[in-house]
Amino acid sequence: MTQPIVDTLCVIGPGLIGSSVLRRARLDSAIARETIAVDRDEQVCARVCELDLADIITTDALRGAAEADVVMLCVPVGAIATVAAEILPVMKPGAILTDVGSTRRSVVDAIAPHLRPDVAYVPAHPMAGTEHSGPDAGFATLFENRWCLLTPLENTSSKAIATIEALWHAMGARTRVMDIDHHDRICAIVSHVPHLLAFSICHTADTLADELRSEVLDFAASGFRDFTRIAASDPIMWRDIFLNNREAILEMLERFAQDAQKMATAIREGDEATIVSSVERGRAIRRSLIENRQA
Ligand SMILES: NC(=O)c1ccc[n+]([C@@H]2O[C@H](COP(=O)([O-])OP(=O)(O)OC[C@H]3O[C@@H](n4cnc5c(N)ncnc54)[C@H](O)[C@@H]3O)[C@@H](O)[C@H]2O)c1
Ligand SMILES: O=C(O)C(=O)C[C@]1(C(=O)O)C=C[C@@H](O)C=C1
Repeated sequence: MTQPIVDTLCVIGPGLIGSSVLRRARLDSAIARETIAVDRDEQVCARVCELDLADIITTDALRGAAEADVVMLCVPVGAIATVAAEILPVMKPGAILTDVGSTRRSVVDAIAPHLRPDVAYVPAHPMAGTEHSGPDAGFATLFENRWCLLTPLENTSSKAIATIEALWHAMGARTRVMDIDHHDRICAIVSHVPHLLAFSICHTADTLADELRSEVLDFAASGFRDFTRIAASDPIMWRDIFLNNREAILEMLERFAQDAQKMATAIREGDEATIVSSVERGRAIRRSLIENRQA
């Protein structure tokens, strides 16, 4: 029998992302020989137990981390560095620390002072998810054909990077290694600002409904529904993302505001050509997403 990619895999935070990893590992014994799930919330642990998602389930992060060859942090961005600092001292020499955080620079900088020379840190970010959270929301095919972006540090060993890439390939994902700040700028425009807009337009429509004493939201048809699916996402997760990728998000929001202003001007001035060319560009981008199997 061939060796699994990881002997013991510990997932800390078996919510949407962590439970999807564990579900995939349950289906494919080539991923890990043994799995451990750690959550600080006893109810989450009880549910992970009912769903039979891991071999060992505990609220004790130190116990889970001490036994693992790979520890994957799947907690909100704002908790990643705190949990890393807590568990790094007990990790096995030669083990790998990885995570799935949606933002990179502030997390990597906060973890750096706690790193050990004998434990590799391989930050990774699966570009896959849904608007739902918790262990019930996960599913084994979540990462199928999705990108997972790895942002290793300069001194991260190529062996550790290869192990984490193999892990994500086994979960069905494609991987790309990229620079930390580049990652944060890309995710600001493709993920963070779109969420900001979805939250904001819901707010605007709701305020308008109050002001007009009208049923604005009752008539929200498929355009509003499709545009705002992601507004149902978890508030803590998004608070942490917005505060941890502040500069890139503000930069992209400013660029978006300038483009929206150009459209406003075109509408005001009856500039048909600018309006049509903007819609055509949007259509082309949307079509290329479908061709790239990302929509
Ligand atoms: N949801 C997405 O679409 C998505 C996609 C890619 C990456 N991410 C990232 O993945 C991470 C997890 O997101 P999710 O949607 O799976 O969240 P989730 O809310 O579904 O699960 C997070 C889990 O972490 C646990 N937790 C929180 N703090 C903890 C701590 N200190 N110790 C142990 N457990 C703790 C919570 O109890 C919860 O069970 C976040 O960093 C997020 O930015 C999310
Ligand atoms: O599909 C969704 O619901 C998501 O929000 C997933 C999504 C995204 O914006 O694409 C959200 C945050 C991530 O870090 C990665 C993926």
